[in-house]
Amino acid sequence: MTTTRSGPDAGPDTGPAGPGADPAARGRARRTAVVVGGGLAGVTAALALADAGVEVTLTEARPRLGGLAFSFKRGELTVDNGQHVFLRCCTAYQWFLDRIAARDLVTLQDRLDVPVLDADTGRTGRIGRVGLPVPLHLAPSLLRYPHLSVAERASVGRAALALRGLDLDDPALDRVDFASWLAARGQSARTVEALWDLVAVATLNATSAQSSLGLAAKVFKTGLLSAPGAADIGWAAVPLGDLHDGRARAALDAAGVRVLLRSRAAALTARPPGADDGSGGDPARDVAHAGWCVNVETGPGRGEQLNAGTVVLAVPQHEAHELLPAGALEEPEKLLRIGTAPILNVHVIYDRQVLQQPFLAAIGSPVQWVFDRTRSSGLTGGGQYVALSQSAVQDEIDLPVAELRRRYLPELERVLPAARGAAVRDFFVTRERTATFAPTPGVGALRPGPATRAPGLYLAGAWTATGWPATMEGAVRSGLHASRQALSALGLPCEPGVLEAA
Ligand SMILES: Cc1cc2nc3c(=O)[nH]c(=O)nc-3n(C[C@H](O)[C@H](O)[C@H](O)COP(=O)(O)OP(=O)(O)OC[C@H]3O[C@@H](n4cnc5c(N)ncnc54)[C@H](O)[C@@H]3O)c2cc1C
Repeated sequence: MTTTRSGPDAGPDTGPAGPGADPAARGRARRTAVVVGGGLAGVTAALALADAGVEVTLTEARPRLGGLAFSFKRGELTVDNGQHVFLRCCTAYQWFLDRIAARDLVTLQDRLDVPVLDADTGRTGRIGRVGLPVPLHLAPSLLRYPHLSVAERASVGRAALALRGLDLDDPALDRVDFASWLAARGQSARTVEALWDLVAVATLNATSAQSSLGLAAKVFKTGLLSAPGAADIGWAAVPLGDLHDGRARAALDAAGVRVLLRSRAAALTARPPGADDGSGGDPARDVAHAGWCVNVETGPGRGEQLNAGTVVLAVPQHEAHELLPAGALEEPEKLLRIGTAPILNVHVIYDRQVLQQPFLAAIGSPVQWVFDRTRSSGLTGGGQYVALSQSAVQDEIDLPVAELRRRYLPELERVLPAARGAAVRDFFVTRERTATFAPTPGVGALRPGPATRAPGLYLAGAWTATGWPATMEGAVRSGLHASRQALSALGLPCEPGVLEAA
């Protein structure tokens, strides 16, 4: 791909897709791609396109890859912006881990096992599976679950079977909220708190009342009711940045992808073969057979112009709306109606071990999920580093650190009795105000697919129509979907493994 510079170093525009380019050169131009955004969606799309022989440039605004799943240094510690987990049913994300040669950096449970502590009673129950076919694999754990009465456990079983019968392709599921559906199936407030929301809040970043039935059904059907091992939990054994930045960068380099960091795409314009004829016609028709020009800000007063036949916009929905040329989507304003939801992580370094297992979930407390981050963060000198992952915390995301400290340290002492006599060496929080798209009823009708009306222009990102909530799995799938469409339009084959993962 030919790139041109603008700003102080400006040189002549020699892009092969430009006016006057001969047809052969234009054909080659269609095999060049710019991917905007270096989150999991963008990295995936870049790798899949490069693997098929396309010459790819990936441009990322920040100084690192990984998007919303990243790490940073705090003294000797390497801190994740937020605890991330995946499930065994996340096949596309695991394809991604293999593709970036990072499988050795994650841990995946042999069998689902989630300790669930009730902070009010001090009792711990477990959600786990046994070696029986679906749905019996969960039955023993449900029968023994101490946080529900016998009648509530039976009602959960009935609701789970009803959930299993839902058709995920039915658009009506998107218009209903999950809590109403649960209530209509006799689920008490206690079953919602102790079971349904325990899973929904962590996976959807929303309570059942805030979630569309469609996305909730996707999570429960795929994770708990599709295959016995589907919900086995995996997590990075190292900082997230080692995977999504370090290994991803190495894979992109090896695939020949040109990676531009600190390079924000500021504008995207079509390069019609006949150039500007001033006809002012239908924009979607005007961009037919065009190449694309992406203007990238590479520093103060500096820029670069990237020309390519294919562009994948793998940026959040609001940024995509800003960059999309007129006519590329029928109703671009829908993107602005896709809401966002926050996730807060509370990080506490104790002078001793307070959590005996890799993680636990809590009910009867504002504490949601607690993870041991000691080894993966590089903490030395004894002590333990725990991170609380607090999802759907719209009312807490902007609270001052001192307030969060007053709220969470006593709660941690309730949840982790060993913390009662322990000294707190460090306490800090990480806030992601737009961690995920909000999975509210109706959101399914707002999420666009990977193709746009403009030839050669595709969308990717966890917020696009993957059928999944905002997850690493959804992000990777979106990158695979976008690259598959792009390759098909270019007449290039897509690697079979990639198709299966998508
Ligand atoms: C705290 C937290 C916890 C989470 N927990 C989980 C979990 O446990 N499991 C799970 O599966 N998922 C989890 N998620 C969600 C998951 O991280 C995201 O769904 C996924 O990473 C989104 O990837 P993406 O590529 O779609 O988007 P992003 O990660 O948002 O990537 C978009 C990229 O585009 C870049 N960009 C934006 N504008 C421009 C521009 N103009 N030019 C160039 N680049 C631009 C951004 O800098 C960013 O790097 C969590 C998210 C957060 C924040």
